[in-house]
Amino acid sequence: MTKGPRKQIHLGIHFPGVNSTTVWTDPRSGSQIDFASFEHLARRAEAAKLDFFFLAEGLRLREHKGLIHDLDVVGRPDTLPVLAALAAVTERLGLAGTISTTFNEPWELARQFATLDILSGGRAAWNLVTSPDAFTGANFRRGGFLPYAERYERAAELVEVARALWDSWDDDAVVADTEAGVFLRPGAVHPVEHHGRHFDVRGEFTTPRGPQGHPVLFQAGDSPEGRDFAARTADVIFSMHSTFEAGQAFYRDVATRLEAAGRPAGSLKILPATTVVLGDTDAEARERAREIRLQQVPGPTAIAFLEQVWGTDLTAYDPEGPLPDVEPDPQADGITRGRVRHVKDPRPVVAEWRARAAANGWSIRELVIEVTSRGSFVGTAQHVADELDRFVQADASDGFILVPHLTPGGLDDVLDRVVPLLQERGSFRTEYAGPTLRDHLGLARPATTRPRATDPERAAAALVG
Ligand SMILES: Cc1cc2nc3c(=O)[nH]c(=O)nc-3n(C[C@H](O)[C@H](O)[C@H](O)COP(=O)(O)O)c2cc1C
Repeated sequence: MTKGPRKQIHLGIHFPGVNSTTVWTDPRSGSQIDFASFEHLARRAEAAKLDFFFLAEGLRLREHKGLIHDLDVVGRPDTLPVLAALAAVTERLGLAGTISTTFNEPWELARQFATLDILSGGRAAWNLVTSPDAFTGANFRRGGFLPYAERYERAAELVEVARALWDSWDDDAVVADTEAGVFLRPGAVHPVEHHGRHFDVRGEFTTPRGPQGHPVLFQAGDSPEGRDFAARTADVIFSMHSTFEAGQAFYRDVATRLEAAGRPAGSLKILPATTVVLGDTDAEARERAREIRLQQVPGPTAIAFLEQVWGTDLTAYDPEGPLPDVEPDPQADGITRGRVRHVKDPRPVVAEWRARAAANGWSIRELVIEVTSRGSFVGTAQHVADELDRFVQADASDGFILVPHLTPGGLDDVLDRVVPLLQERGSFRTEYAGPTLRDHLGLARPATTRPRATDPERAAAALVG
């Protein structure tokens, strides 16, 4: 039997602006907001032929016990201007921005992403997050207006309207015929009319269809509703399932949902976030990884993390000592604000942690280091390349979003030493196949959802709504 071509790995790079992975205290750490930092990471990623650069989003400073939780606040410049600026200093790298579907309007977002797609020559991606919490909403004119249960309803309607707007210009709308004195082909710009539960939009879009037709759509949100939304809507899932077994299970789950949504296998890529720590030997890499985790989780951070789960003040406990003997408060709400609480009932979690800490002799800090570790690849460059490839070939993912712990140079060694090994084994591109992010990801350019209108009457009949 002849073997098919190797499955190709997709790699994005995460600028670590909104998470507690970043070790800003390290002397090698640079600015989280200077353009030079963004540019460094983007240029290095493009030189290594990565698929895309990725920005997360945080719309309100997180609070813990009523104070700004500065471990989660390491610089949050606005996403779209940063990506637009990066479009000018890169040529092929995809530019992916996380923007909430809860606090924005479809017309504005559709225009901003179409503009980024045009400016960048077809490299824009939008990571759809719902983040509906009222605490964040208080920063907006409709603070807290969206019940949790409606987050994906609004998201779906917002994307529906955005797509109608992107499709409202025929691809060949601009003819710029100087002899005939015609700029726009008559009937090629279609009015959009949408009346839904969340939006009323009526008018003509101002922006031509971008090179990708629609920007690539990412989704991040792990509930069954979130997964179904991704299966119906997205091109890429930013996943939180980064271990081998969890990755395979998630992959299978999404494949079933994708089929149920009537979409072909392979049309939705799954990319978990991961960190990589290299060493000249596996032992050296493990030692470095341990040092990094100790930097990421100092004692007060370990206590603050436990407090988020226990729901009570635990400052009396020694982070280097055993786990608190008090019981967690399952009703407690609001000790931490601005962060999605994935743990709904803390009691079983606490019981499991106690058992693990007792079995391993872990202190509070050691336990927190363990339970907050994301999927991580630690070892020699060869070992890490083998592992990344193993995950992808075995459908534990379609690739990874790499998260550095240092800004901006924390992944330079991975790009220099691991990517060439993936290229050698034929699992990662040595050149970009085309100019757009859809080309990098092997995704089709969506056709417009309307028949090509040749006369204004037909165009008027093709209103969306
Ligand atoms: C891997 C991952 C990354 C996320 N990144 C962000 C982010 O950058 N900004 C944000 O506001 N929400 C982010 N979210 C939150 C989700 O958008 C969503 O609001 C949350 O997970 C609740 O939806 P769910 O119930 O479907 O999980 C992320 C979620 C996941 C799973």
